[in-house]
Parts: sequence; C-alpha cells; structure tokens
Amino acid sequence: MACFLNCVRFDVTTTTTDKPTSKGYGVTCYSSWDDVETLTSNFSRLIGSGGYSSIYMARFSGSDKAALKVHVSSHRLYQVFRLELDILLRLQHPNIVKLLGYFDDSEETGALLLEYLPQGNLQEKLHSSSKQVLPWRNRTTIAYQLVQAIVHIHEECTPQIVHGDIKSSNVLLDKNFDCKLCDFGSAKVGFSSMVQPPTMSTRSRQVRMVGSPGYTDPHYLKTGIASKKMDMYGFGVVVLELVSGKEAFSAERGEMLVHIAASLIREVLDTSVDIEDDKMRQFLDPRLSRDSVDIDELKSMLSVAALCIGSPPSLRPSAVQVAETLVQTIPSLSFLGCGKGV
Ligand SMILES: Nc1ncnc2c1ncn2[C@@H]1O[C@H](COP(=O)(O)OP(=O)(O)OP(=O)(O)O)[C@@H](O)[C@H]1O
Repeated sequence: MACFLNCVRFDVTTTTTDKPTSKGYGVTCYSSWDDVETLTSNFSRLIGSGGYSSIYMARFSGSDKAALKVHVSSHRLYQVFRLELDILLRLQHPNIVKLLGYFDDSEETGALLLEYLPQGNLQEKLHSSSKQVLPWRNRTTIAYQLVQAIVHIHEECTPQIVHGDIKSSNVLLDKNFDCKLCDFGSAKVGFSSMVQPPTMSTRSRQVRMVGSPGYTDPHYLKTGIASKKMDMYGFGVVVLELVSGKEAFSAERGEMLVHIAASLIREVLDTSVDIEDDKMRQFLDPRLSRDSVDIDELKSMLSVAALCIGSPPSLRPSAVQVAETLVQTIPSLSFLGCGKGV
C-alpha cells in the first residue's frame, strides 16, 4: 500500500514496501495495517477518544511509549485525518504534540503516531475528582506555553494556521506538566478567515459550526467567519478554567464559565474601578491555597482572559501580545523550564 502526501517535509521517508522506514529524527510512514496492529499490540489499550478518533497506547521503535490516533472507515473522518497529518508534518514546536509516524491507505483509513503525553489532558487534570491539585505556578506556565504554541501557528508558520478548537481537552501534559497543543482536525490553513458558503445544508452547517460547548467564539457562531481571534477566544476560556478550576460548560447546570465570570470580567476591564482583591480571590479555584497565589499574577491572568473573550473580535489581543503581557507580569515565566511537576 502506498503513502501519498501533498506536502512532504524533507525528513519524511515514504515507502511502498512492507517495511516502515524513517530517517534521523524524521517521521515514519507505515505502509501496512499489520504494522499499526503491532504498534498497538492489536489495539489492546484505549487511552482516549474524541469526536473524530480513538487513541491507543503504542510502542514506538519497540520500546518508547507513543499514542496512536486512528480515524477509520469513513471518508469524512479520513479527510479530518489528512488535514491533521498535513499540518503536523509542517509543525515542530516544543509546545505542540510531535508526530512520530503515520499510516495512510489514501481512501478511508488513517492513523497518526504521536508522542505519548503521560499526564493526559488539561481538562481531566483540572476537573477530575483526583486529590492531585495543579499548583498555581503550573497553571500560569501552561497558559504561557499554550499561547506560545498559538504564536507559532498564527505568526511563525507559512502559510499561517488557525487551530479552530482551542480547549482544555486539546491541551496535553507531559511528565513535567509542560503543555502540548494537539488535535488539528478543525484547523484552517493559509488564510486568516473563512466564510461558510451560504448554500451549505443545515445538517453540514451544524457539523462544521457547532464547535465545543463553552469554548466557541459567539462571533464565529453568528457569522461563520473563522479567524485567529477565535483561537484567542478559546484560549481566554482555558485561562478562566485554569484560574477557577471550573468547567467551560457544565452540562449539569447548563451553565457556561464565560457567563459565570461575566461580572468579574467587566470589573477587571473597567479601568475606573479599583477591583477588590477579595472579589478576584472568590473566583479562584477553591482547591488552591490562597497564599500560593500572588494577587498581581491573578489579576494578570484574569485581564488576559477578559481581553481574549471580549467583543468585537478585532479588539482581542494577538497571541504575541498575550505572551508579552504574561511574561512581563508573572515573574516565574522569565525562567522557562519552570513547569516542573506537581
Ligand atoms: N499524544 C497523546 N498522548 C496521550 N493522550 C492523548 C494523546 N493524544 C490524544 N490523547 C487523549 O485522547 C483525547 C482525544 O484526543 P484528540 O482531541 O486528538 O481526539 P479528537 O478525536 O480529535 O477529539 P475532538 O472530539 O476534541 O475533536 C485527548 O483529550 C487525550 O485525553
């Protein structure tokens, strides 16, 4: 079976033989489904699942842990796989999940072999009932690293990339709790905005536009225009989650975090009001000890979140501006490598 790529990076080796090949630190192309079965020991351990795929534990080069993301048996899912593959082949950044290899039958089955992130996703870390609490310092570091990943796709790649689904379950954590952005299956490439064709059927419009509850930019929902600013909106919601420990959307209460935070955010943005420390602290994740959180850092995180979810989108800051603000206002971020364990 052959591997076809529209966009082949120099360090990818493709093969039409039965043996997978790789070169240096390059990406391996697996040409047979048997290879995929071997990598995952016959799909014996499911480690995650999403709307588009299932993720299995795999062994890379016989020993290193890896994660295999499989999209099977549907042309639509195959297209999601192709998009994600093409994008990951072009990305190399310490805060973006690394592609190790892939399988592509060029019709309806594709699989991505990714570096394994042992601490799972940020959503689970923040909202599971586990006793392990993510300390404040890790939370500010994750916000900074996530925005660095966004700077990379928005400003440093040619053509530029809009992720399109920034949310805490798409933020993975390595053993040091450093962040890696994943899931480029909703990305838009090569232009900063896109209008949905007006002729699109109601059903396909729903599939494309609903997004993830609690994270989707209302401007995008209204207009169908996707832009870098929608990524900044998703980022703002993730920062609110990091600060409050609350979910972006609570299905139980039917409540969105942006609505819970609305009055506090208005005050944070109002320069004529000197917001009380206590008011900000009330919004803080109750599992964090008050003394561990510097009030100026808390205010900085809240201000960044407030600006990112603001309206109109044109007034939202860019990822570069957010990165600069965070590093100027949170001293620990000047010493990178500070995302060490919980
Ligand atoms: N490299 C990895 N290492 C460890 N766990 C992973 C890895 N990749 C994915 N996962 C787990 O699988 C989950 C789903 O992954 P991902 O978001 O890529 O799938 P998806 O089908 O695109 O999901 P979505 O419904 O968000 O579009 C993640 O939230 C995470 O828990």
